Amino acid sequence: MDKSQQKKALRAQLVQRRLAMPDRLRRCEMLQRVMRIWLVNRSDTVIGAYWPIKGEFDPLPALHRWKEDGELLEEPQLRRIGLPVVDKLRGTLKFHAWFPGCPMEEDAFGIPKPKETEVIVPTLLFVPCVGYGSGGYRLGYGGGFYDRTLTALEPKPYTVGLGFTQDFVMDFEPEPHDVPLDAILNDQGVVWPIR
Ligand SMILES: Nc1nc2c(c(=O)[nH]1)N(C=O)[C@@H](CNc1ccc(C(=O)N[C@@H](CCC(=O)O)C(=O)O)cc1)CN2
Ligand SMILES: Nc1ncnc2c1ncn2[C@@H]1O[C@H](COP(=O)(O)OP(=O)(O)OP(=O)(O)O)[C@@H](O)[C@H]1O
Repeated sequence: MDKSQQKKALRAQLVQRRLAMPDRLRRCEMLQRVMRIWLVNRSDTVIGAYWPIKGEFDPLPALHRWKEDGELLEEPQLRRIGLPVVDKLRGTLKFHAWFPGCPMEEDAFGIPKPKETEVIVPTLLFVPCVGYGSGGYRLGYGGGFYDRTLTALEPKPYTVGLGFTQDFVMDFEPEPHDVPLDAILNDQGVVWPIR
């Protein structure tokens, strides 16, 4: 097996194991709590996230509460949540405003995306991880969308990977194009950067 086949096999294995995770509900609740506490120290008003697929953790309930918290604080600027929309030509992602009940349509991968809402520019990005390793490196589905988006975005948003404890890959070897995440949260807390 060459490197790319190995990566593909690792991805499939991680996704399978994630779909079969026995204590999913409890771990999701734990990660929701970790996210909410982590967000208290941030002053962002535009956050990018994702619509969960293939057993990914759902970041939207915690973010919706973060948005409501902002309304209670009567901040001058309304908090906003964006979901990724793939730019097929460039292979990058744009973020469109999302709110509960927002009209949605499926993208080329069959993932729901906001239908014709405004493009917003997140200063903080929650990034789904199929797997993650030390140093903030992440494994995605192999599209390279996040790497290309992060290379292109100016200024680069603060990036926070989300994954489960079991998705940590001990001997993960990053490739030259891999852009490390600024932080990683899992159901046990902040696992990167190590303090
Ligand atoms: N929830 C979610 N939304 C997201 C992403 C993501 O990782 N998670 N993306 C992040 O980029 C973008 C979509 N990228 C994707 C890229 C590939 C596949 C996929 O299903 N690929 C095939 C083949 C993989 C392979 O060649 O190994 C598969 O997994 O069956 C899905 C989404 C934008 N939206
Ligand atoms: N900045 C970049 N410019 C051009 N091509 C890139 C860039 N980043 C990644 N790629 C290409 O994208 C492909 C997939 O990369 P990789 O396997 O790291 O994806 P991934 O991080 O798992 O997926 P994703 O980011 O979509 O979740 C690679 O073949 C790589 O050459």
